[in-house]
Amino acid sequence: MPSPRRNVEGRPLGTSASSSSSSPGSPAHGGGGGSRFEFQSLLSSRAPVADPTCARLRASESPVHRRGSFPLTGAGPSQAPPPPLPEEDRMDLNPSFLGIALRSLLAIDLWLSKKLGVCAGESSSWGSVRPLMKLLEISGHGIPWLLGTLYCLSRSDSWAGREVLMNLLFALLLDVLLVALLKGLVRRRRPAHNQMDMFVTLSVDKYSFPSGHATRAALVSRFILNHLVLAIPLRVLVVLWAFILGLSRVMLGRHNVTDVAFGFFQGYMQYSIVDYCWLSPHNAPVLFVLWNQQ
Ligand SMILES: CC(C)=CCC/C(C)=C/CC/C(C)=C/COP(=O)(O)O
Repeated sequence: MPSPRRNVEGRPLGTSASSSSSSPGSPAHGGGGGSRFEFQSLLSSRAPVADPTCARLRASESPVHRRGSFPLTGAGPSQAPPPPLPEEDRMDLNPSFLGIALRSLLAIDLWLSKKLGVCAGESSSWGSVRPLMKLLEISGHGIPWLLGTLYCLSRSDSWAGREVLMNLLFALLLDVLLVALLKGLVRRRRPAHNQMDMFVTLSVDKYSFPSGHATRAALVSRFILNHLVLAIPLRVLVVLWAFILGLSRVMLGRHNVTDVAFGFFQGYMQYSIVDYCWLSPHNAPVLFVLWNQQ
């Protein structure tokens, strides 16, 4: 039987406050004890379900959904135990510590990203630095890295060099694939203050989580530090490049801080995958022989 519509206190529409108290029972079944159930649903969520439809209706009438109302009248020891709320409503009523922490982190993230987005437009406070930031953006873009690696591969005349470059190519392709996959899954929009004027993008690049530039910066810099013999100042420069590239993503307004932070983490882990699956003439002879025939 369809449940009657109710006013904000949980009473069926068309009944007065006094008439509701005279008919005990489930509010979903037209009784006037709606407030009793609303209160009990907060205290007990593990009692057996009598009628899931009723439980859902009570949940939608609960104080969480009617903020500001928390009536306590009508509860008595002889009343039947209330049915449990659906899982999602219970989470609403008892927000977990993790939920609060995540929401706070998100709020801080948005606030900080907006504050740091000082080059988001020409008229922004650091708008004059924007061209420099966009140059940095190209230095971490996938296309120059992929083309550069292919070019070096074609020029390489040593097996050792070819092996390293082949793995760098594999790392870059894996990065493009994983970032696209995650962006498509998470679908977090870029910050509202971002101008979508990036150099060559894929369709998933309308999304911002994680930052592809940050993953590439972390991946490539870890790769270089592990496979190139460089003097200390150059090693420092590589790390600085990665860090500034990540920061520039937020300053340009392209990303929120968490997109970049996670991007760094993802890129770092991606290198571990590449290292674990390291391609060599021993485990992937076909690749190397094929390349040699080019
Ligand atoms: C092999 C293949 C499909 C390469 C595509 C390379 C390409 C167009 C990468 C996109 C690079 C890009 C614009 C990433 C976005 O970086 P965010 O830091 O803005 O996420």
